[in-house]
Amino acid sequence: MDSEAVLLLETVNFAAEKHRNQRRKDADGTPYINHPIGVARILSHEGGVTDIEVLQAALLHDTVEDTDTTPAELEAKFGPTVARIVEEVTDEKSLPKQERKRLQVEHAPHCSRQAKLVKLADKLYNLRDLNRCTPVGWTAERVQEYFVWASEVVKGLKGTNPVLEEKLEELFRQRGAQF
Ligand SMILES: Nc1nc2c(ncn2[C@@H]2O[C@H](COP(=O)(O)OP(=O)(O)O)[C@@H](OP(=O)(O)OP(=O)(O)O)[C@H]2O)c(=O)[nH]1
Ligand SMILES: [Mn+2]
Repeated sequence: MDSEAVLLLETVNFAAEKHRNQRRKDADGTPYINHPIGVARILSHEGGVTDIEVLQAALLHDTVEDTDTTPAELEAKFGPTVARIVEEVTDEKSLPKQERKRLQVEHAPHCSRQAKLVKLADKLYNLRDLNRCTPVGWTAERVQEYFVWASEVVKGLKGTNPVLEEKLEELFRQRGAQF
């Protein structure tokens, strides 16, 4: 087996251990790890991305934001590039939610190309998930607001991956949320 396959298995295993007690917000309580795996899979299968560090960062992208994982831990285990991409896509959870959302719109255009790829796939997965089922406790208005906000973030990520951007644009069109 080639070394990149070994590295991806090491990475997905690390993410699965970190997210092991977390569930998605859907009524079924889908295991959270389905999300990072799906984000990495969108990048490889749909986006044609073969950059191993981007695929690793996709698998790890919510570990710092949502688990006890530190950037130093990621750097020691997976190297500085993967750790940096994950840091770029990590929200400061101590900030009020509205501020976090505003900062994503503001920061998106200044992210590295590698971080932009992860952000595009993360948004594409989450929007498809919203079309599949509404998270517990969310109103239709909150779902629509998420689409509008995501379209503002994605606007700042343009020129990165035409396939993923076109798929996102189509979802925004369906919701009347395109900019
Ligand atoms: N659509 C959907 N999202 C779910 C579900 N379960 C958990 N999530 C996560 O919820 C986040 C979006 O919900 P919000 O209320 O806007 O954000 P918050 O969790 O940070 O407060 C996403 O975080 P994120 O991946 O960090 O991305 P981002 O939205 O912060 O960019 C998404 O992954 C689910 O069942 N459906
Ligand atoms: Mn995510």
